[in-house]
Amino acid sequence: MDQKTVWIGTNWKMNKGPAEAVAAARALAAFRPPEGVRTFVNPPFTSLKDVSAVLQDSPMIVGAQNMFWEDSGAWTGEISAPMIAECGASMVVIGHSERRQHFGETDWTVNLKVRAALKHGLRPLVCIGDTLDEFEFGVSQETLARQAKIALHELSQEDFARVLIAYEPVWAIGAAGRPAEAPFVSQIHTKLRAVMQDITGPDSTVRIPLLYGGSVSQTNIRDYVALPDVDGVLIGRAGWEPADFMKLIDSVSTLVSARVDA
Ligand SMILES: O=C(COP(=O)(O)O)[C@@H](O)CO
Repeated sequence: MDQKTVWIGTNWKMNKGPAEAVAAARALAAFRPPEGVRTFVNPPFTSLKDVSAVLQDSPMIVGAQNMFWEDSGAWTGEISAPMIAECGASMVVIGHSERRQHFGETDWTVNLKVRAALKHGLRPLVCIGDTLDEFEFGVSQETLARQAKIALHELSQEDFARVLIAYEPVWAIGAAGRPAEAPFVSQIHTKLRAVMQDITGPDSTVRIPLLYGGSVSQTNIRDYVALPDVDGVLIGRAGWEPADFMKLIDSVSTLVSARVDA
């Protein structure tokens, strides 16, 4: 993965039942992103298989929103990596702040999930983020470094090459959130880039893509994608309507072609 690729995805969260999800997938199936852009969508588990089938011949990658780390067993209500892979998905979001906040996920369980996802050929998209308190006390960077280091603990170079990280400030997510200012994101991502090099090792040539997420919209997407250490965006509300999602992707095409030509 090179620094010219830009990743743009939308996490549908707990929205769209199977019928609505399939209709949305059909609307996205013929879409061709601009050169240099890789796109993905994260439907709920209940439509993962159907959405994967609709999008199987399209460039749109399909990913789950969560998973459990064991392959099978007495884990009522959980979904494993092999189950996700069998549905036709190739990616999985791990450690989203909503899961850390409401479902007790910890850095340690995130690491277990990342390793299980990789073992089964899934690409983990690991979310890290600072709370408002951490931001206001000025410890965002320490929090993010800790979350990233534990999430990627004991991974090989091959593993690193399949991982994506999304920086999603908890205070920027959702209707009550406020989007992070681009200069702040730039500063965080530049420092995160150094943390990634520290994690992958001084001799590593792997460049782990760093995405930004949190109130990304038509108004600010270009500000984020223009930043040199931002390799894409993870979109929530603004990308749930397929037409809006495609418009968001198209709106960065000139920025991406400038990267490709550079
Ligand atoms: O949570 C996310 C951001 O949601 P927004 O609705 O864009 O604030 C991110 O994971 C995409 O779902």
